Amino acid sequence: MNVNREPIRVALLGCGTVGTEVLRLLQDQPEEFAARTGAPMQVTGVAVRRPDKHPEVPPGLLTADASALVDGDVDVVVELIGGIEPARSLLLRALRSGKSVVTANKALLAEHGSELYAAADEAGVDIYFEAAVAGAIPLLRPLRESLAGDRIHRVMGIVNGTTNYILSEMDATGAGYAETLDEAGRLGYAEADPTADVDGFDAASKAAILASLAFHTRVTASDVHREGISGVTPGDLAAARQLDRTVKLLSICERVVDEDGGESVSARVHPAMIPSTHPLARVGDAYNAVFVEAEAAGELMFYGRGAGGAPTASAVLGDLVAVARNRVVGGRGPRESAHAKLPVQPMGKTPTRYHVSLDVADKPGVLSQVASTFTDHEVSISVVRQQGRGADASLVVVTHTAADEALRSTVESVARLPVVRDVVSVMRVEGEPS
Ligand SMILES: NC(=O)c1ccc[n+]([C@@H]2O[C@H](COP(=O)([O-])OP(=O)(O)OC[C@H]3O[C@@H](n4cnc5c(N)ncnc54)[C@H](O)[C@@H]3O)[C@@H](O)[C@H]2O)c1
Ligand SMILES: N[C@@H](CCO)C(=O)O
Ligand code: NA
Repeated sequence: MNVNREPIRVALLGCGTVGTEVLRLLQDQPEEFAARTGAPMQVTGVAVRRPDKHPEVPPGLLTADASALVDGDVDVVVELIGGIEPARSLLLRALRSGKSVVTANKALLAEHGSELYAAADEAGVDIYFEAAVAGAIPLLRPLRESLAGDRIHRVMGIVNGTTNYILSEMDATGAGYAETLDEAGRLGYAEADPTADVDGFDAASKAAILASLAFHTRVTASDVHREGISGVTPGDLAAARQLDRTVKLLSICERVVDEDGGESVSARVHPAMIPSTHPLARVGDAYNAVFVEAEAAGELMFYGRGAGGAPTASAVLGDLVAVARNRVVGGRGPRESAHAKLPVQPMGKTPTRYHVSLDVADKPGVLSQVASTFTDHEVSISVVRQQGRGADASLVVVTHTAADEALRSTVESVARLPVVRDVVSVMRVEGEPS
């Protein structure tokens, strides 16, 4: 390929955990990138909040004025600042002035993806964002391109590295919540505001992006039912272990078909118990893993590093090469595909299963009182197990599938029974036949 053409000029916005690695890898092997792209790649500037804090960046490149950098002579803007503003305004300006965009910003895409797609379309340029979901793992390109001819039924997985790290450490070593969260921040996994991780906002943004791509429907973060891990207790982890299960924070995007054939999308993030034998149960540390179930392809699994500077930079650079190559040879990457316009199903109507662990009085008839409360709510029981006697008496109930709101109100009624001393753990169950 002829690489004697004009360089592709790249503006880098943000040089933190991910940006630093992108810059390092770009500068490591310029000839390789030139050969893969068909033109040399030239970084024209690096915008950061505090230029005096970046001795690793050649000083001539540094600026605190991201707007001026975007407005300058550049072909591609790589956004690694994070958050909604000023990232949104900067990227709209870039796209509207004919610059292609690469971003890792899932929060922005999950809220304003359509606006960004529209701006890219009008200007005839690209927007790529592989790093936004599951870090290094090639997942969005397979959904946008490789599986574009198939019909996807379900996308389910672990897409937040920080919470997976915390849950894995708490389960394996009994480590405390706060100390593992601090360590996840130190390792570069956590968001600038780690409540985005632990309260499920990050995973919900990713679920919105995955559901949009899988079901050709606009799904935003506010459409996603969200529960984080701050409510997961050592009691939940112990209850899971007793049944040979483990607790993971799952993002689940499903195509739901009702009795009349009507279709809707369920997108949700919540902790769930899965069997210890399930492949997702073995995903530890900050690793991510995602299952895709498609009509013709069947089951696919994607696994790898979902967070951290270098893994995320790998995905950013893959996008950068693709975008630069499109500019060299002409042509564009995939655009928004939202033609299906499926409604989003409310969580209350979504079919789920519950595991309920109860601290109960050691009296005759407890089991039948609890069981009949489930029956009264038309919730069918799959497993019931009574353990211990006296002060240690406990009862575990695992239900069959029912509407989430029915399960929730059943647990409320059970909690009010005089024979129930405490509801020790309530957790949804996934990854096993219902
Ligand atoms: N860290 C990860 O593991 C990871 C993985 C996947 C995606 N992401 C996403 O990548 C993006 C960057 O994450 P990070 O962990 O590198 O963040 P970071 O906080 O380490 O870095 C942010 C950078 O942006 C700069 N910045 C902030 N405001 C700015 C402004 N107004 N103008 C110019 N520069 C500004 C900061 O100076 C810093 O260099 C986020 O969208 C994040 O969600 C991160
Ligand atoms: N904070 C995110 C970074 C990757 O998107 C995580 O822990 O998964
Ligand atoms: Na990815």
